[in-house]
Amino acid sequence: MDMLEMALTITKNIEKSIKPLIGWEKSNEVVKIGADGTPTKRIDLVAENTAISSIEKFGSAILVSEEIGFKKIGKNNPEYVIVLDPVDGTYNSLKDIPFYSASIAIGRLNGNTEKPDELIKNLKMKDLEVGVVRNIATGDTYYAKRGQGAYFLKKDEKKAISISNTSNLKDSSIGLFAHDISGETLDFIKDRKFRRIRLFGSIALEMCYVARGSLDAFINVNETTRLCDIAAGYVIIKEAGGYVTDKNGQEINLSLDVNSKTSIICSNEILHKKLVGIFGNKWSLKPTNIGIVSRIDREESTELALNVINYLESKGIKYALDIGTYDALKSRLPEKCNIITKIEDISHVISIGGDGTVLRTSKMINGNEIPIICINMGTVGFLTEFSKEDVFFAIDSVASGSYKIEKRTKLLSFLRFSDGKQQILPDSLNEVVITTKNPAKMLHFEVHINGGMVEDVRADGIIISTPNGSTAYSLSAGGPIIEPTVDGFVIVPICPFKLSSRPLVVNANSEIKIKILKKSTFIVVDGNIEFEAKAGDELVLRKSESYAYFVKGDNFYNKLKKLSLME
Ligand SMILES: NC(=O)c1ccc[n+]([C@@H]2O[C@H](COP(=O)([O-])OP(=O)(O)OC[C@H]3O[C@@H](n4cnc5c(N)ncnc54)[C@H](O)[C@@H]3O)[C@@H](O)[C@H]2O)c1
Ligand SMILES: Nc1ncnc2c1ncn2[C@@H]1O[C@H](COP(=O)(O)OP(=O)(O)OP(=O)(O)O)[C@@H](O)[C@H]1O
Ligand SMILES: [Mg+2]
Ligand SMILES: [Mg+2]
Repeated sequence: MDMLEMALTITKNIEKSIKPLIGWEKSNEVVKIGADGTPTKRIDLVAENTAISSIEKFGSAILVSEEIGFKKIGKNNPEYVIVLDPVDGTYNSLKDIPFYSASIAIGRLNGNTEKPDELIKNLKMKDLEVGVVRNIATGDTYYAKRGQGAYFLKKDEKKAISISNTSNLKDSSIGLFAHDISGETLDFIKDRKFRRIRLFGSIALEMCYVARGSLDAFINVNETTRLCDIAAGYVIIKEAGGYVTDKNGQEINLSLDVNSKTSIICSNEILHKKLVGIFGNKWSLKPTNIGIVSRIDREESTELALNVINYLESKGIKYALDIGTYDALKSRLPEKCNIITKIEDISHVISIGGDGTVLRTSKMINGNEIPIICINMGTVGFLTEFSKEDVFFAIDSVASGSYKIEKRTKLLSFLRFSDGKQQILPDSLNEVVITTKNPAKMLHFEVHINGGMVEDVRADGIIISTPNGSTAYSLSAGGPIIEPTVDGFVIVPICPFKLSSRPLVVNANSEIKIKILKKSTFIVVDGNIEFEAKAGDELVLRKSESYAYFVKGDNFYNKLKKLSLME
């Protein structure tokens, strides 16, 4: 029998078998724990048994279903694999909320084997050719066959369906996932980046609403969306012209196992890209063009830089060098080596060296959302995420888009002079330091926070550090270690005269002002002297609008051990 006919018949039989159970309290009895680990209610089991007996009439198949898990049906060699959620939205069905469905997807099997699970071992969700989702309460049916479009069947009237063409998130209607909505989704809701959200309680049907344009998108950015819920909807949305990927914009490569899970973003091309940009690894959507910044005062670093260049060449990955690295390596480079001219054209930057190289790279990126792959070739390398042995693994992870990003808060600072003029300083990834120009003399300044005078300080200087810089100068000056994802800053006096002057941690949304009362000072940002300031000038600092992005490698607490290794 034709796969589509089979799927339509099975879903119709499920409807017939469970309609009489709606509203019957016994339907809600938990009869076992399903193969997917969630409780199976009587209604689920009746629906699944109906599907099994229908399939037996058609011939032999392998069934992958939410409740039973895996079952070979029929005596002969199975010709099809059937992925089934017998009732998607069981809760709705038991409460007679008319939004629950039978969801079924079918793919062809070839090759015969005694071990049926071998037959589907290498198959993925994308190998399924037919998808059918039937709203059991209303009989509305959505279906698609690969290459033949997507359709909506209502009381025998058939209509072709396609996704919406809404392009502005602000006008969009978004379907959300029911279970443990993630923190980033809650932020998305709080920031109201969309027009409306809808949450109906049957993913299979919600995906069909996207396919027919009633919803502009459906998202679940947790890795908890299950194969049986989305297999049919996946076929239907793709045939309706939609994009269905994981939250990073990568192909959903689920194997045909009830326990396979994924994040999911489905929508039209424009909104899909925007949603991946919000929730996922937007960089994996940008053409890869890797910048290379290397320490040039150590042969070991330049050697590694050349190996990285050869590796990128061998992989056909586009790259460009910062001018300093280019000049240092010129004689040993392939002739057509690009130099970084516009930082915006770069997708990621590999920094080869120590923390200073990372700081220099962050300054070069200058607030653009470009992740840094930090390779440690320095003395401490606290900011670095990968050892030189891991560099090719890190490059492969970036090229395949399978990596995590950590964003770090930066400090924005500017000088306000007594004549009212201002001087913006480069963003700081570590810290901003006001230090005396004359080591023998002490500075005198006031610390103001959010407009209030907090302390009158006499000291050699003062450090305002980010969490990222809390393990650097700030730590040496007696400041605390702050985990990089904490949203705060720390103010640390350097050798204060008053013993009561202590480090102070403030909320990252504070405005910090240091009023210089006496003598001339240097303003040092991330170890570079950026400006001079004198009595009467003020240094104002607040959280930068932009972040520094790091491709995640080593864990922060492992790195803390490096500090103790520095004894
Ligand atoms: N007494 C001190 O500890 C002191 C004095 C001046 C500057 N620094 C730090 O040096 C940084 C500039 O680094 P550089 O390599 O260009 O100068 P540098 O060559 O003088 O190195 C200073 C040391 O600080 C380490 N470092 C830098 N950032 C760090 C971080 N976030 N966590 C832990 N250690 C870190 C470096 O690896 C290096 O070992 C400044 O941002 C400042 O934090 C520290
Ligand atoms: N533990 C879970 N993990 C992932 N998805 C789930 C889980 N439980 C339910 N879902 C899915 O969330 C949606 C809403 O389900 P709901 O919270 O109403 O539970 P349910 O109706 O019992 O789900 P189901 O019928 O699939 O068991 C459905 O699409 C369902 O498949
Ligand atoms: Mg179910
Ligand atoms: Mg379900």
